[in-house]
Formats: sequence, structure tokens, C-alpha cells
Amino acid sequence: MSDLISVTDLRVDLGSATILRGIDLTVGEGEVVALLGANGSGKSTLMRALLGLVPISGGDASLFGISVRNQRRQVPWPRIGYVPQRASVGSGIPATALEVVLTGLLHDRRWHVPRGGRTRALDALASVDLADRAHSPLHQLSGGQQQRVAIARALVRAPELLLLDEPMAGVDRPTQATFARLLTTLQSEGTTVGIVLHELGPIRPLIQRCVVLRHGVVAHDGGAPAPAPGHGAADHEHVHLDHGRHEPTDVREAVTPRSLP
Ligand SMILES: Nc1ncnc2c1ncn2[C@@H]1O[C@H](COP(=O)(O)OP(=O)(O)OP(=O)(O)O)[C@@H](O)[C@H]1O
Repeated sequence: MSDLISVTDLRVDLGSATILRGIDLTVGEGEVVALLGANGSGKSTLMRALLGLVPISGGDASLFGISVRNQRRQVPWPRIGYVPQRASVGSGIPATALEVVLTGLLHDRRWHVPRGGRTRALDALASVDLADRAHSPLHQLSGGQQQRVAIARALVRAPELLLLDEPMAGVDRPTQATFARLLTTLQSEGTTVGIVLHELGPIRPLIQRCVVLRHGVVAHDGGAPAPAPGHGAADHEHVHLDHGRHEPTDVREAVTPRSLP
């Protein structure tokens, strides 16, 4: 299994603050990895640094074996799907869900939708249970539905690496279940997935590996922490690292303790 992501002693400074430091991380082909941590621990910054979207101050990060530290233009976007945090696909723009998903097939070297693109876009919308809204204007979709359109836009290029920043934030349980099914499919197809999460929720069984950030350093890299005793019920599913068998006690605050509604 080759490494799709390789990070060595990574440091990111933003303004006068050091946001990430000493990050060592590898993610192999086909792995599904959750990136957990409290608000402000640096999860989004790490994802953005990997994609060349924030400057790297020290160490290195490579995608598909290519360093992105000094070569931001080397980020192989056609092989990557990325859904940023609170992705709004632009409720103000006069476009349908299908048209937005089609933009996922464009990149700096391709300005035209390829042959078969429309079918692929409809399939991507179907995979997030939005086939029936393909022709809906975005402004008629809810925030959660727009989030799913953003995921479909990332999926339409059949990425080898899919990076999702809090895809389940603010979405209801049926949507979470849809996302869990989607992840199962991606996993069986061998897609490498990195997901920023606050709670494992319904995708807990699919996550073999959790990387937990705390104050900009990796506090844990290993199995998913077990739910705290009495906290595994369907209406109360957040992780408590101090109850996880693999967890050192100093990471107990690393995951925001927040119940699902
Ligand atoms: N452009 C920026 N300039 C300065 N500081 C920044 C910038 N972007 C983020 N930060 C700071 O970096 C820290 C980490 O932010 P980041 O968004 O990576 O955290 P996070 O773990 O993703 O948090 P959340 O769970 O709230 O999304 C925060 O303290 C934030 O204020």
C-alpha cells in the first residue's frame, strides 16, 4: 500500500501564531481516516496545508509523492475531491444543483465538461440522495442539501483522494445515514478518504483510524476511541477519549464533547 499523503515535521504559522507543529502523518492508499479535535485545534488548517491552500512554514507535505511545500501548483487537483468546511456552493448564484456538480469536472487544464459528464454528475447527485433535485435552483435547496451538492461536486471526478471538512456538521440523521452509505461505497471502491469530524456518529464502524489534534500537535493516531459507557445510544454518540482503550489521558479534551440533537 503506497502513501497518498505523507507529512513530515510539518509546521504552519498564520500571522504571528504557530497553528501546527511537529506533525508527522502518513495515509496509505484506500485508508479512511478521521481527523478529530476540539475547535481551533488545527484540523482545517492541516487539510488546507495539504492542499497548498495555506503556506507551510516548516517540514514537508506530499500528495501522491509530490511535495506541495514549494510547489502549490503541483497539487494534483484532478485526482482530488475536496469539500471545505461549511461548504456553501453559493445559494446566490443562478445555477441548478446539476450545473454546480458539473463544475467539479472542470479544472485549470480543462474548461469544458467532458463527454459523459452529465451522466456522471447525475450519478454523483444520486449518491447523495439528491437525484430528484438535480434541476432545482440552488437557492431552493436547504443548507444540508447544498452541503450534499458540494459533496457530489467533489465526487463527480471520481477522486482517488477525497478530503471532507466536517461534512456532517448540521445535517440530520437521515443525511448522516446517507453519508455513511456513501462512505461504505467509497471504501469498497478503494478511495482514500480523510474526514474532519467532531463526532464519529453513524460512521464509527467505518473508521479504522483516527488522528486527533490537540493545540496543533498530533495527540493520538490509532483506532477509534470507544464511546463512553452509557453514551453509545443513538441519541448520544460523541467520543470521550479518556474512556478509549488506546488513549493517553492527555488527549481527553481533544474531541469536542457535543451531543447530537
Ligand atoms: N488565516 C488565519 N490567520 C490566523 N489564524 C488563523 C487563520 N486561520 C485559522 N487560524 C487559527 O488557527 C487555529 C486553528 O484553526 P482551524 O480552523 O484549523 O481549527 P479547527 O480544528 O478546524 O477548528 P473547528 O473545529 O472550529 O473548525 C485557530 O486558532 C484559528 O483561529
